[in-house]
Amino acid sequence: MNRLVITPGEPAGIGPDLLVQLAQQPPAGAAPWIVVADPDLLAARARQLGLPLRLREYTADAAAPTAIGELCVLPVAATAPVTAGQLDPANADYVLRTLTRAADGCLRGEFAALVTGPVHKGVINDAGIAFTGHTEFLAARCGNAHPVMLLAADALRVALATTHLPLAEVSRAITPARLERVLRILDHDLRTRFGLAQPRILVCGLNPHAGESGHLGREEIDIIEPTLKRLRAVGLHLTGPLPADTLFTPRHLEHADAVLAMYHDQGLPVLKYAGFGHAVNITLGLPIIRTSVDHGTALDLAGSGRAETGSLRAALDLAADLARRAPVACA
Ligand SMILES: NC(=O)C1=CN([C@@H]2O[C@H](COP(=O)(O)OP(=O)(O)OC[C@H]3O[C@@H](n4cnc5c(N)ncnc54)[C@H](O)[C@@H]3O)[C@@H](O)[C@H]2O)C=CC1
Ligand SMILES: NCC(=O)COP(=O)(O)O
Repeated sequence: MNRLVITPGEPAGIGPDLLVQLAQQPPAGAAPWIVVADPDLLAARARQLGLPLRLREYTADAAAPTAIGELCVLPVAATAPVTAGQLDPANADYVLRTLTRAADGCLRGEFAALVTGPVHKGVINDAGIAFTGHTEFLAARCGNAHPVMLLAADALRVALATTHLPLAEVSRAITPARLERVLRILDHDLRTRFGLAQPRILVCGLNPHAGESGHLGREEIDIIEPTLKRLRAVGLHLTGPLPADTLFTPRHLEHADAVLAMYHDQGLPVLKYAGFGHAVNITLGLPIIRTSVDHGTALDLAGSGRAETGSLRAALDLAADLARRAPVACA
C-alpha cells in the first residue's frame, strides 16, 4: 500500500484551490493520493477557478493513480455552506473530521502517509474547540506521542523545542526533560527517516548571545548545556548552545544536518525566508508519516487562482519518499 492521503484543511482557505490546481498538473510523485474532503466543496471551488474537475469516489480496494483533471475523493460532508475567503466556525468540526479520518487511516495502514493543507487555528478555537495546530492534534490522536516540528527547505532543516506556545510561556517550557526528549526524537528520526548515519545538530540558545555567560539569562547554563553534555555522552552529535543570530550563517550551517531552535519564531522566519513556497513541515515523533505545507490559509487568495502549489507538491513528494524509505518507529 503506497497511497497518500491529503486533507485540504480550512475550507474557506486556499487548501481546496491547491487540490483543484494540483489535479491539473502531471501526477506529483509515483504514489497515488486521495483527498479527504466534501466533494461539493471541491466542485464549487473548481467552478470558481474556472478549472475542469472530475471527482472519483475512493474505495479502499481500488485506488489507481489519478488522471489529469481528476481527484479521488474520500467524502466527508461539510457542516455549513462554504464561501472562499470567509471563515465560519460552524465548519471547524468538519476540518477535524477530515483530519481524524485521514490520521486514523494512516494508523491502521490504509494510507502510507498524511499530507495536510493549512488549517485556521483561530476559527477552530472560535468554535469552542481547544486547538493549537495539526502537530499537537495528531500527537494526541496518535496516543499522546511527543511531536517535534521540523521544517525543511533544500539543505536547511529547522526543528523546534517548543511548538505553538505563547512567548511568555517558552522559558518555563525549556526543561531538561523536554529538551532531552526532543533531541532524542530529532536524532532518531534524522537517522531512521532521512537516512543520516550520524546527524549533526546545532542547538540555539534561548537568550540573546546565548545568555552572554549568564548576564542575559541563565537557561543556557542551567538547562541547555547540561542536557547537551548528557546526550553527547550517549553519542549524539550536538553543537551549542549557539547564539541564534549567528548560528543561521553559512559558516555554521555547512557543518550541520539540522538546527534545533527553542521556539517557533526563533527558527521559522529564517526557514521561510530561505524557502517559503517550497518548504515542507514534517512532524517527527509520531507513529505515522505526516508532512504539510509551509504556508497558512491565505484567505486573501482563496478562489482567486493565485495560490501557488509549490509547497504542497514538495510535501507530497517528501511524504512519498519517506514512506518508501522507512517504516516508522518512534524513539
Ligand atoms: N500548516 C498549517 O495548517 C498552517 C496554518 N497556518 C494558519 O494560517 C492562518 C493564516 O496565517 P498567516 O500568518 O496569514 O500566513 P499565510 O501563509 O496564510 O499568509 C502569509 C502570506 O503568504 C501568502 N501565501 C500563503 N500561501 C500562499 C501560497 N500557497 N501561494 C501564494 N501566496 C501564499 C498569503 O497570501 C499572505 O500574503 C493562521 O490561522 C495560521 O495559524 C499558518 C501556517 C501553517
Ligand atoms: N508555522 C507552522 C505551523 O503553524 C504549522 O502548524 P501545524 O498545524 O502543522 O501544527
